[in-house]
Amino acid sequence: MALIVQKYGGSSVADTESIKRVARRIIDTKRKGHDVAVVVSAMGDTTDDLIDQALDIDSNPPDREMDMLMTAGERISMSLLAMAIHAAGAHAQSFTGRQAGFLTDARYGAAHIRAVKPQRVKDALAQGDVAIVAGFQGINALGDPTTLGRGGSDTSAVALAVALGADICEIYTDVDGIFTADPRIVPAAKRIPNISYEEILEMSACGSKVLALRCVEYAEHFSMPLHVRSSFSHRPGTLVLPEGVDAGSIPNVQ
Ligand SMILES: Nc1ncnc2c1ncn2[C@@H]1O[C@H](COP(=O)(O)OP(=O)(O)O)[C@@H](O)[C@H]1O
Ligand SMILES: N[C@@H](CC(=O)OP(=O)(O)O)C(=O)O
Repeated sequence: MALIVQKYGGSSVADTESIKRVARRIIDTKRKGHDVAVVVSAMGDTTDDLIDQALDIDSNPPDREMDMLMTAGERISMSLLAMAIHAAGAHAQSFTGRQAGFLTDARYGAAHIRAVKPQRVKDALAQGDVAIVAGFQGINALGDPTTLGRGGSDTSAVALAVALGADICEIYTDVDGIFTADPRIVPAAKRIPNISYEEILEMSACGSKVLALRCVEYAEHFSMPLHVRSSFSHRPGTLVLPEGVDAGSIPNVQ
């Protein structure tokens, strides 16, 4: 039995049908005998829509209020996902960044994670429940919500996986892994079955938008294996493993 952290991006939870599909996938992983903690992003374009609404009201909104607003997106998806798991006959508890113990510095909109103390998440897992955590958010020393910068849920997932001592951090998106180029723009792009942390960082430096930079740096620093894959298929995706770790030792690849 392994401890698996699964991160579902906005494209995987874009509407309620997608949330039900993701719930079934989480339950399937649990039924294979694994403990599952989930990090979820806001549904579809929710974060962009919230920003548009804010700018419609105030062209220069206070940073604190922007983060208060933007953290709401993940709160919607996490609770709907917990309900979908409940409706499918299993147990889940959702947690905000604060409840999951994500402590950050004070930089609203671009906060850095200082520590993760996920006691509530551990307690939920010990009860046999799925723990669902709002990505992209934490709290500063004042107790106010902060966000980690766009795409920050990838970093939340890796940080949670490290804090829990997970065996693998699976990043679910809408394509079958990391490709040689954006497969939506370059149809001939090929999936890369295995890639190093350094190679992803090089791809990002060349402008490729695959994973949040900080997520890859964090994963490399703490030797956390990543599996980037699609939530729309069951095909293996792209494995990113620390040196010396055998792909055969990674759970839930098939
Ligand atoms: N090299 C690449 N490999 C895979 N996907 C890429 C690559 N470069 C850009 N992408 C794009 O990244 C998208 C997934 O990122 P994003 O939309 O942020 O997903 P999510 O909602 O899961 O966070 C894919 O649909 C793909 O178009
Ligand atoms: N919802 C946030 C955080 C995030 O990481 O989203 P996604 O995983 O969909 O890129 C954003 O849009 O930036």
